[in-house]
Amino acid sequence: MTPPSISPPAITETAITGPAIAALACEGLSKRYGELVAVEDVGFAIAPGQAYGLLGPNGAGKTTTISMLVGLLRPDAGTVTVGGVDLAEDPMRAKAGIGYVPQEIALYPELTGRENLRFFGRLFGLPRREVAGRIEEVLDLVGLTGRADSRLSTYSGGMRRRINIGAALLHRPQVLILDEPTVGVDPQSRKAILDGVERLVEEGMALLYTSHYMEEVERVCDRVAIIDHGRIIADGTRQELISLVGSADKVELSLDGDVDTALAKLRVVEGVIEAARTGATSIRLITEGGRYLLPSLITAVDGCATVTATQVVEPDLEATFLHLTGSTLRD
Ligand SMILES: Nc1ncnc2c1ncn2[C@@H]1O[C@H](COP(=O)(O)OP(=O)(O)OP(=O)(O)O)[C@@H](O)[C@H]1O
Repeated sequence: MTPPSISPPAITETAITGPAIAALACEGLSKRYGELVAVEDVGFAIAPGQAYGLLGPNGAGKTTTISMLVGLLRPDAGTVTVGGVDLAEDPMRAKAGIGYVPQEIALYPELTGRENLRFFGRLFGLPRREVAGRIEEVLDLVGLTGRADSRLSTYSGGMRRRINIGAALLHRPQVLILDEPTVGVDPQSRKAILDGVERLVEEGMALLYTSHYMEEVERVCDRVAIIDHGRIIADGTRQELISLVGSADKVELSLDGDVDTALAKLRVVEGVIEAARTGATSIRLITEGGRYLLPSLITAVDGCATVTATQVVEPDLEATFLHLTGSTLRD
C-alpha cells in the first residue's frame, strides 16, 4: 500500500532563526532478522518541545526502532542524529543527549528510591555536587518526593517505573524516549507519568512516546506515526491522521412524530450521505459536516417531527488505525 502523503515538515522553519535542529532525527532506518523485515525505511524528526508518538500493535517494530535510535542495535541502513550529532560517528556525544526508559530496567530492591537514583547519577558520571539537587528535581517531577526514602522493595510496579523515568532524566537529555511507559502500572502512577511527561514537553524536552494505548498518544503527542509491519504507514497531527478516514461523521437522532416522513426529508438534506431508521423513534445518518449540520437537520423535519436528542460520533485515531491497517490496536 502506498503511504498517504500527508506529512508536512516535522520541524517548522522561521525566517529569523532558520531551521531548528531536531533533538532526535532518523532517516531510512531499516532492520532485518533473516527473512523478517522488522523495520523498513523509518524516518522522522522531533523538535525540542515536541511530543512524537509511535503507535502500533505488538510486533509492529516499535522496540526495534527505539533500540536503533538509542544505539543498542546497529541498523542495516539509515542514520540517527541527536541534536545534530550523528550516532554512528560520535556515539558518546549522541547518547549523552538521550534519556531512554526501556520497559524493564534493573533497580536495587534493597536501596531506597533516592539511593537508586544516586547510583544512576554516578553511573552517568554526573558531578557529585550536582547529583543531590538533580535527584530532588526528578523526584518532584515523577511525584515520588514523599516516598524517596522507602526501599524499592516496598514500591508498586508503577512507582518503580517512575524511578526508571527519573533515572533517565538525571543527565538532562535533549530527548526522552519512553517505550510503553504505562503498561502494567497502577492508575495513580499512570497519572503521575503522564502529568510529568506533559510538564517536560512544556519545558522544551523532545519526547518519543510509544504505546498501543490510543488515548495516551492522543493526550500526550502533537504528532503521531502509525507503524505497522515495520513501516510508518501514516504520519501527521491527530487531525491530519483522522482526516484520512474521511470527514464522515455519524449522527444519531431521536425523534418524536412521523419518523418515516422525517427520514425521507433528512435523506435530501445537503451533506447527508446515508440515512436509516435504527428504531421506532431513532434515525442514524452518515454525514459530511457532523455537528455543523444539526441546525439543517432539525429544520428539515420541522412540521412532521421534533428532534428530542442528538449525538454526533466523530472519527478518532482508533478509526484511523483500523482504516489504515485493517486491524484494531489490541489485536
Ligand atoms: N532479536 C530478534 N530476532 C528475530 N526477530 C525479532 C527480534 N527482535 C524482534 N523481532 C521481530 O521483529 C518484529 C518487530 O518486533 P518489535 O519488538 O520491534 O515490535 P514492537 O512493535 O516493539 O512490539 P512489542 O510491543 O510487542 O514489543 C517482530 O515480528 C518480532 O518478532
